[in-house]
Amino acid sequence: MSASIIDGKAVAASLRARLAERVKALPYTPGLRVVRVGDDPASGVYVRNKDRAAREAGLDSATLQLPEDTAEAELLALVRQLNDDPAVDGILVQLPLPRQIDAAKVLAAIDPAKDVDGFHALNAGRLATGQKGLVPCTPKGVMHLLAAAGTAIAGARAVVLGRSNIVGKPMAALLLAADATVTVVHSRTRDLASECRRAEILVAAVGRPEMVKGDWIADGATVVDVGINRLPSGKLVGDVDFAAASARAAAITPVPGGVGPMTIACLLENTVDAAIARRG
Ligand SMILES: Nc1nc(=O)c2c([nH]1)NC[C@@H]1CN(c3ccc(C(=O)N[C@@H](CCC(=O)O)C(=O)O)cc3)C=[N+]21
Ligand SMILES: [Mg+2]
Repeated sequence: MSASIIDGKAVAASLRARLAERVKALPYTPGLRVVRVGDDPASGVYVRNKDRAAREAGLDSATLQLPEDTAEAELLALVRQLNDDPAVDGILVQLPLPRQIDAAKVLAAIDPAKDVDGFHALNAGRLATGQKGLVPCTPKGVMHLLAAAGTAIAGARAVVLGRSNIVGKPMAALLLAADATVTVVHSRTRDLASECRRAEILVAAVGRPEMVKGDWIADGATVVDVGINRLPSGKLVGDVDFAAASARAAAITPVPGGVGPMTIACLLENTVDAAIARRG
């Protein structure tokens, strides 16, 4: 078998086009502020792509760049200022943050109504308990991709590889809410390969280049690769050995052009949703 490729770039473009229509119909312009402290390379491409996408969707978007040696108190003061600014609907503080700043403290300071990353404990708790709230962009984007691929979720065996607060845990919660039978596996799991081989839906989110081998994939599985890893050669690869996995999967996301563009589209979606929730 040769898998069909789930085109995240195309699905994201159509989501952004729908958002642009929703924004056009609003009597105000939703505002997004991204705060970046220092210049971690993982967030560079993201910031550039996001700014362009946000403007194209008609949002008022800006990136606030702070120096690497910014004190925690300064960042907290900026977050409070954005919380209090009525023109700002969405606040995203880029992770990772430099060592002198406690990221948990910063995330806790963001107004949950403006928390477009969905990383605040209140939004995480809402997701875990089935209440409405802002949902983390990457797992939300994965759900859009599964829908676009026509993958049946209810009753399916889903395996999430990775247990981070930003992808693995919310991904498991969303799949569970959609009635999948969810298993979360991680670095301490015994026999990762056979756990993954049971998956009808496999979501890989560990950040280890090509760790998932072809023979970890069940015939006919849908494989979603969240990893975006840059090799020393400069080449971008996912967490999955794409060529080998494609020979067994029914459908698979590529890297680049898979989950990444969806993360950005869902950030815009969350910003519009947050604006409407706040302003009507
Ligand atoms: N608070 C916070 N929220 C985040 O969501 C967040 C963050 N911090 N810090 C950095 C990571 C990274 N991230 C990416 C999102 C999209 C692409 C993306 O669109 N990638 C494209 C292009 C990749 C390329 O060409 O380099 C693709 O996969 O096709 C990349 C990276 C969000 N992050
Ligand atoms: Mg992990």
